Amino acid sequence: MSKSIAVNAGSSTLKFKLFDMPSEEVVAEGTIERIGEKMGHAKIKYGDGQKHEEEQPFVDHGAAIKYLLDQLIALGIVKSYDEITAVGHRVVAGGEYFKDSAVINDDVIEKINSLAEYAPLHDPAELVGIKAFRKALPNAFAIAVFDTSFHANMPKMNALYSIPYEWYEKYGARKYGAHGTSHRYVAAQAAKMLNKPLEDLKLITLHIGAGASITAIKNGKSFDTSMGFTPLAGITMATRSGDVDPSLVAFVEEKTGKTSAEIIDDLNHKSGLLGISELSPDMRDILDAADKGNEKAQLALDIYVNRIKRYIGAYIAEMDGADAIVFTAGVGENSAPVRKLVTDNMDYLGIKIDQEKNQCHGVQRDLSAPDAKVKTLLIPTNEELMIVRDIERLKKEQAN
Ligand SMILES: Nc1ncnc2c1ncn2[C@@H]1O[C@H](COP(=O)(O)OP(=O)(O)O)[C@@H](O)[C@H]1O
Ligand SMILES: CC(=O)OP(=O)(O)O
Ligand SMILES: [Mg+2]
Repeated sequence: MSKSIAVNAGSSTLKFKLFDMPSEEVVAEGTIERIGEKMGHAKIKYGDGQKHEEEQPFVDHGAAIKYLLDQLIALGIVKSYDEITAVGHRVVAGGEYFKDSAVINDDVIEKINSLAEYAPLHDPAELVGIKAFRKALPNAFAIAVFDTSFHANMPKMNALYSIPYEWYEKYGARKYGAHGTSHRYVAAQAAKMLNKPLEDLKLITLHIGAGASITAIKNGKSFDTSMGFTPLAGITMATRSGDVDPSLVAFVEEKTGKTSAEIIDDLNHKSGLLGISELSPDMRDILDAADKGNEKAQLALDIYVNRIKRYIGAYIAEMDGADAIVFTAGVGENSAPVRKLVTDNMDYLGIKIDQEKNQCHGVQRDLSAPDAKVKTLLIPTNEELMIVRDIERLKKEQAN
């Protein structure tokens, strides 16, 4: 038996799962949250029900990675790094280059480095993880699994913007999307739950966490997705604006004297739920405050829900219908109130949930009302499992 680790760096989190392979049994897992904020939080589960929890600041992803590597030994999860024979890293942007997961070598690292502009909040942090693990585990089989791969062959009709064609040809200006590993996983699970071949289904997968994206999946393939050239586009997120008129950048530049790079940074870090509510990026805080009558929190919630509804409507129209919508990621998995608000008044489109079944979190469940024409499913995502499965696949491909 050997161990494989999946390392998943998000915009403000670092998640990992250590698997015994090939059994796919999880032997340790953890999350480091609020990286870059004043106080961070680390939670690791391991052994038979042991838990390690700690509050401390993590200045950046480098600090979080170091902490993870140290804790693997300190908590006795492994006696030596040699026990971990394979590592899979989540990388958000693979550009036009990486249409599938890749075995990491110097050339791949160089390519990921050159793609940093395509996911400025993610790729640089993920490279830090790749390099740190390479140093600590020099003999491990290491791969990169790209969020964008699932969307790489999206129909051109949806991947291209209505902009001068040569921007696409010369510079690769197109929609790349993100969260593909998650959309791919929940789509496969949805097919199992519905007991139908994935190839026969039209699905709308709602990955709503701190970063959030919605994908239209037709015949098992990404047909359209809400994130764009970078993960800034689409629906309202914790701190990201989602879709805005690009003219705003020049307008705000003129008004404030900020550079376009600073404004894009504001759209990434100071917008979304945080920007509108002027309170918090965290949906739990927004729901609490809205409940207590805070008007800006209520407005942030209304805008958030509205944008999700807008994309559901658009994707039902684009695919000529849908068999199911799927809720996943931090908000989608844990917030019954948000799931209710999103699906309220959608009977016209055939979407209707059973309010009692909806009272749950973090479990796989069909939430549909008996007379719903479009099923509503709750499916906790598992990007890490997809990552270690790709390790096995690439190992076999390399051996052949
Ligand atoms: N019970 C809950 N109700 C509402 N939102 C929640 C709940 N639990 C977690 N969240 C939200 O989930 C988000 C984190 O989701 P996650 O998918 O882990 O994010 P990411 O991978 O983008 O860092 C947080 O911003 C938090 O607001
Ligand atoms: C692409 C993206 O937004 O990722 P995350 O949700 O992990 O920040
Ligand atoms: Mg995530």
